[in-house]
Amino acid sequence: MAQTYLIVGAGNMGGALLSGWLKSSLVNARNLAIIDPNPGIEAVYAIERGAKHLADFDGIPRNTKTILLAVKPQMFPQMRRQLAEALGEDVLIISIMAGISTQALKDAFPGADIVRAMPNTPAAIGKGVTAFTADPALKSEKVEAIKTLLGATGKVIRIETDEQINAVTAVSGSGPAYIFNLCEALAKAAQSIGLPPDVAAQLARETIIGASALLEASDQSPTELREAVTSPGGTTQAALDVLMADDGQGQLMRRAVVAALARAREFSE
Ligand SMILES: NC(=O)c1ccc[n+]([C@@H]2O[C@H](COP(=O)([O-])OP(=O)(O)OC[C@H]3O[C@@H](n4cnc5c(N)ncnc54)[C@H](OP(=O)(O)O)[C@@H]3O)[C@@H](O)[C@H]2O)c1
Ligand code: PRO
Repeated sequence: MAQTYLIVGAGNMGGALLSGWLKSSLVNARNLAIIDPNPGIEAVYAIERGAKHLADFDGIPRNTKTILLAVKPQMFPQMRRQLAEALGEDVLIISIMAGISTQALKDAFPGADIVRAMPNTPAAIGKGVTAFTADPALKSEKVEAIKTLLGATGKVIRIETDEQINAVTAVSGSGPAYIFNLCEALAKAAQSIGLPPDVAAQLARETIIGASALLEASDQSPTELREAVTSPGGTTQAALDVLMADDGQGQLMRRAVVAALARAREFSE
């Protein structure tokens, strides 16, 4: 009999992952169970196609073997005991909750295989990147199965330590927001030098889309691609002198990821 895959928290990220599983036919909707008082659009789609929408942990099917934890980290302390009591043996817990450490998950689910993973929102269109960490002693077949599940939404990278997942959270987990904010900032700057708001927004958006697509399609490094835009003594160089100054974008980005890392660590306390 096929196992049941349980999603606890089917909002933005839980929904993106379950959608990837369905689209790649890794999981059939009838083998999914969802616990979420307010499921997102992807989960509603799955429920319409046969996924079980459970009101509480008591209804968890006995053959549930894989559990994706995708609630906000602040929710975890209040649900962990009840969830652990409702699960059977030999389960795999995949947590994508920011900052909840592998040790905290091991304490909550003794005996379970624990995977801590960090996806990002481009997962919703199969363009995500997910880093994960798992017990080094985990059998290679299980690791491959985990990579396949996480890889349904994009690239997968295995990393060594739990603390590195907090760093991943600060870089690629939160990273899409940094790029969207760059888009906002470029549009505002465009307006400030005289462009109409709709033109400014369109130029900023298409520049980021085009540059990202070029980065994906090209064999060149970001440095080489930047240099290809930059004529010596030209306009780009004038802008980069500001952005690449000691107190420029590099320093700002460092401060941003350090702040995100500190916040992830607070969830672990
Ligand atoms: N968004 C990202 O970019 C991202 C990236 C990587 C990892 N993560 C992690 O993914 C997790 C979910 O983030 P998200 O952005 O997907 O949040 P989200 O969209 O708010 O999804 C969380 C879902 O959990 C539901 N929920 C609340 N209480 C619940 C309960 N007791 N049992 C089951 N479900 C419950 C929420 O319902 P309500 O809306 O009614 O509260 C919501 O639908 C977080 O731990 C976050 O750290 C997020
Ligand atoms: N979104 C989650 C947060 O903001 C985790 C990474 C991206 O906490």
